[in-house]
Amino acid sequence: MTEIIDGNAVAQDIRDELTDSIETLADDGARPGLATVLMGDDPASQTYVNMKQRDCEEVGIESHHVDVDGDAPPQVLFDTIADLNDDPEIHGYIVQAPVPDHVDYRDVIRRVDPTKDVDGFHPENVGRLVAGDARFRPCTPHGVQKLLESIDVDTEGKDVTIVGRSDIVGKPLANLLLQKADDGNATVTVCHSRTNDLGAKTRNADIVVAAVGVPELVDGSMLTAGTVVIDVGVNRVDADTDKGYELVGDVEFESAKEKASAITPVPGGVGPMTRAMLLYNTVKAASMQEDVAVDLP
Ligand SMILES: Nc1nc2c(c(=O)[nH]1)N[C@@H](CN(C=O)c1ccc(C(=O)N[C@@H](CCC(=O)O)C(=O)O)cc1)CN2
Repeated sequence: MTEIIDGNAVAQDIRDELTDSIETLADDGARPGLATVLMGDDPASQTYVNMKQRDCEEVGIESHHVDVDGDAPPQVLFDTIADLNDDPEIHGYIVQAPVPDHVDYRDVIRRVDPTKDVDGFHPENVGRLVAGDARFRPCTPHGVQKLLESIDVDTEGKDVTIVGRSDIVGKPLANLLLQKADDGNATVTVCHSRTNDLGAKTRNADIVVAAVGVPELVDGSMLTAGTVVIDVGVNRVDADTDKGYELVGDVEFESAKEKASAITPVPGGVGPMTRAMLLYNTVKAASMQEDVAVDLP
């Protein structure tokens, strides 16, 4: 029987556990504050930012939001970042990706105060992660690790194939799983658009993580029976629904489910975990900045 991994339930458990720590901080006059910045009007990004704000409300994190005109020069976004760096009520913030084409996301990220970089994307935080001393684990990779832990999958000695080499998911996840740590110690293969015989790499894996942004790229024929399948993709595909689209993962769910021992659905798999781990990083940022010790899940 294939286990369908319920990301909404695991994320809810994490939010519940964080709520106590948030109250501890608030009792000390240090209620955590998170800001989201959205440049432009990408509909999916607007959805994610709204959901992140709702999550904050649920757990008692003070949420702030800044919209930046999509046609504005990059300097307008950089000024917003400078203001957030200086604002003592903001313990962490994120600039929602993607940004418009005329802005280089790397120029954005290196302006973020690394102690407020709750996405974990700043070069200093990337370096710390690779060195095995992460300040903030990027939210989606950390969420994937928590999902594996939730179904008691030990990554030690496992062959993990990651499909996708993005800075947001593939690269940090590969580094985390490689580390000499309880939630690491895996043998990691990272595949991308120039990989030869992708199916051979995925069939060789105990765990496949698809994070490439191509709808249904990985199907059952590319899996060996018993593989754990984690689908990071959340692709909007045109469909005859009320919204005019449906959400589809990077994995062809029905055929993959026939082979997998456990699999995440889309929606309701990794997406909610990405948001939960953002709350986690925000609580961690507040705890470090305010020098108030709290328990983290
Ligand atoms: N600054 C960042 N930008 C982006 C990140 C990131 O981690 N930091 N990751 C992705 C998108 N992402 C985070 O913002 C994200 C994706 C999906 C979800 C989510 O909850 N998905 C739901 C379905 C939502 C829907 O109805 O559309 C699910 O899968 O169940 C949250 C966050 C790119 N940008």
